[in-house]
Amino acid sequence: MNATGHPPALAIAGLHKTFGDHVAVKRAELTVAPGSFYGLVGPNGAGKTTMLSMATGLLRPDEGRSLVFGVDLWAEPGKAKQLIGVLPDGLAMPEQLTGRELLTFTARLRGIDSATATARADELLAVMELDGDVERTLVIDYSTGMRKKIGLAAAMLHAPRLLVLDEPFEAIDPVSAANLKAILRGFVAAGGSVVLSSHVMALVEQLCDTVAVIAKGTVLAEGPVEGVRAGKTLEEAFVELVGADTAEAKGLSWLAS
Ligand SMILES: Nc1ncnc2c1ncn2[C@@H]1O[C@H](COP(=O)(O)OP(=O)(O)OP(=O)(O)O)[C@@H](O)[C@H]1O
Repeated sequence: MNATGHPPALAIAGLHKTFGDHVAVKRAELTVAPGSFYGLVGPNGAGKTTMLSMATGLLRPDEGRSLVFGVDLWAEPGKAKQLIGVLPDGLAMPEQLTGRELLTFTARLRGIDSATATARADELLAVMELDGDVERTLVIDYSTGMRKKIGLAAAMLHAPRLLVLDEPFEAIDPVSAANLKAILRGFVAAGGSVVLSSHVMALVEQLCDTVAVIAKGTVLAEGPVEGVRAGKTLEEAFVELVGADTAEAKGLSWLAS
């Protein structure tokens, strides 16, 4: 609970996952305040997808809990999943449907009545620029960016209070990205909460109020972006925290010789 008595939008409590003898996420603790725009950053293989998958019910944790507005997701998945919209990494979708059919199908699964589903699908397709001529295109023929956008539309269809988005801006063109940023900002301004993972520090700096840095499955820092940056750019702070050798330091001496 926070000072106003509201539970966090998402509380990750001791989530832990090993693959064989490799610890992918190590007893992670994260708290996403309601109404916050939260960025999860970390190098390749840091454990971001594993963490978000466990937090949203896609991957069973070895240990720990994920609480969505106080509801234990693994104990009460039906109740918790009403509250969240998820854009997973590498989302598998019914390929032989158009975008509209995919949204209608998702709406049926979610128990949304057909008038509401049609109205929301119209709006979402327009906002994601997947309407007009594109409406005849099957998902199998979508580009990577278009797939992200229809996945996001499907995640928003049931009007969730929390969106958990794994790399939502990957492969999205700048115009669509600007559109998407505006949608997500609007969602947060209206009281929604967003958690997104990204490799793009400038994007996280621009959009998010709170950030967590993870590397090798361990949470290295969490807090307001200003605090984690500590007077530096987020990229500088990130490189310092993660302790990465720069490409320059490592050299590739044979390359230019
Ligand atoms: N199904 C799996 N089986 C075995 N190892 C896995 C599996 N999924 C993830 N891993 C390992 O767990 C670690 C964390 O992977 P994860 O995909 O969560 O990282 P990430 O931070 O999302 O990376 P990226 O930014 O590259 O997408 C990696 O070392 C990865 O190889």
